[in-house]
Amino acid sequence: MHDFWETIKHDHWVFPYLKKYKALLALIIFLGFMTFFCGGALMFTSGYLISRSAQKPENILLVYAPIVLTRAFGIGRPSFRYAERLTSHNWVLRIVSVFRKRLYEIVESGTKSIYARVQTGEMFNLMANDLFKIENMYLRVIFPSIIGWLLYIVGSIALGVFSPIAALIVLLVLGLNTIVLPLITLAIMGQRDAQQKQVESHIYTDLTDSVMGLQDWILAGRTDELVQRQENDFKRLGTLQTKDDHFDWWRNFTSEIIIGVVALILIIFATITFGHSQLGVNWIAAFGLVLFPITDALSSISQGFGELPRYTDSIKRLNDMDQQSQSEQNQQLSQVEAPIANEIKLNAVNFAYANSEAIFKDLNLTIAAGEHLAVLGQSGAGKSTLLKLILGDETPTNGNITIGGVNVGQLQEHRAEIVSVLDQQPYLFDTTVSNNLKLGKLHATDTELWDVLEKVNLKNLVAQLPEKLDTPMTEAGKRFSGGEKQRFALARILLQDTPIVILDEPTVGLDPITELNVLQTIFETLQDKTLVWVTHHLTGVELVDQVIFIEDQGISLAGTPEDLLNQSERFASLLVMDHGI
Ligand SMILES: Nc1ncnc2c1ncn2[C@@H]1O[C@H](COP(=O)(O)OP(=O)(O)OP(=O)(O)O)[C@@H](O)[C@H]1O
Repeated sequence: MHDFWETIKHDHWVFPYLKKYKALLALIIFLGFMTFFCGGALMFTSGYLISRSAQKPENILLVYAPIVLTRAFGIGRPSFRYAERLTSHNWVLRIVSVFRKRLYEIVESGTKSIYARVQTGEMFNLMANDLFKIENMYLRVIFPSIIGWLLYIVGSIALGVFSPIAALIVLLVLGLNTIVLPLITLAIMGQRDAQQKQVESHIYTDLTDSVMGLQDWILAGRTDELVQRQENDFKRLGTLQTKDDHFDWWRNFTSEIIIGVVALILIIFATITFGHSQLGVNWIAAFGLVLFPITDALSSISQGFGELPRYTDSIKRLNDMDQQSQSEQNQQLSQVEAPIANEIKLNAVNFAYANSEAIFKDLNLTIAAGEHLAVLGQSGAGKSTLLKLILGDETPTNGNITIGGVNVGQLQEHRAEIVSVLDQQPYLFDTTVSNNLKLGKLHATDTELWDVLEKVNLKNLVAQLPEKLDTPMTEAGKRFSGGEKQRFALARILLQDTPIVILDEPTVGLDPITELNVLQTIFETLQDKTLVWVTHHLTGVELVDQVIFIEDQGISLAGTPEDLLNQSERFASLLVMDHGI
């Protein structure tokens, strides 16, 4: 519970949007309240109507008003429900779309600590999950709870008009359902959730270790033991989930008993208050039935509270990430006025990760404006480190790196205008094609979008989609192939229009023909940009102006592809090997 309040207190992701869209929020609560109010009122008037119609009717007009009211509430309930669903989803989608944009900006700003831990694509995936949970938190917990509490208070006050004592008793008994049960649920589920996470994390670690060392297990003839270990872990998880299910069952059972008790109280109250007159008895059925349609609203409070611990983690993660990003940005010392991004220069750069051997010693490299450079080297040689240094994610231990004569550290505020990155896992959001592209340029027109799509050879594909630019992409762009995803990411980069583009093995995992096609498109469309392309092999290397090999803490080989082919046996043999000839 304490954890939950701490997270909410320090939340600067979700909370500001509660304020920003407060009118819409009030409308959602009102519509939700009216849905259940109409449900209760429908049962109330129909209870009265049925009971009254069973008596000898002197005049049809005596039941006319309840007939009209029954119809009105009957129509009102689904109408309010529909309006409430539309409004609440609209609200949630609005804030989630702002979150997505903000996340994209954080990742694009290249926060060092984030890149150090996870890859961009993985992080987007993680965040997509978190955003989904936040979306659910509002739709499944916050809105239903507020509506449930409102009904609880307004219902008790309405009863208080007839009998303050009955109202007080109902208030106390229903309080068990709306306050005590949710708090107990939160406390228990908070603990269970922590235990579950522990077991899950143990399972992941164990499973990864087992898979990595699978061969050893088989050679040692201990496969049964391996399977047994996994089974035990899953059994523990299963036991915890069964406990959750039991708790849910008991909680729902208790909640229904409480509702039953309140219904009884209402019937007793109505009998005492109205039972003595012939007309008054009709109110007994009305009071007896009024409670049932609102039971859902009341019991969803504790259900929602049970899910809260899961959502709290997501909010915490988003806030943590934003804070890291902010503090890293604040650490940038002086900022330059406008980016003058041209030549990239590394002057006598030395670099080593903490407590590790040097990756670069006295590295000098100049990448002229508009030059296309391929960076090759064995795994672990330092290619990615070189990119991190150019991007300003890592700082040289000695020497300096400048872009257009300005130290990269000072350019960070304008980084998104100077450098864009096309990496191995471009991320496509679960929104339309158009919105995905506009992440590169927020106010791009449709003509601009079609223009870049044509450049990256996606125009025909998008033109054939059911809603063209407005066709939704599933989360992470699952409906598109690897090559198409890279082309979409490239289109985004074309819209972003930065003078420097970093290509971090963008074609890894593609088949050789698609790889060459994608590379050709990349180099054609980014012709006038400065390109720094890290690659593991030589497919497409003839497309660049310069090639360097990173080796032994520096550059071991450099030159144009033609020169290297003629002068370096090693390069020539690598090229032959790579092309399979
Ligand atoms: N954050 C880090 N902290 C400590 N060491 C690191 C870190 N990142 C990379 N290294 C180490 O620095 C060396 C160079 O890594 P780098 O990722 O730059 O190599 P690479 O040439 O890009 O390799 P690959 O082709 O396999 O991606 C490796 O030995 C790696 O283990």
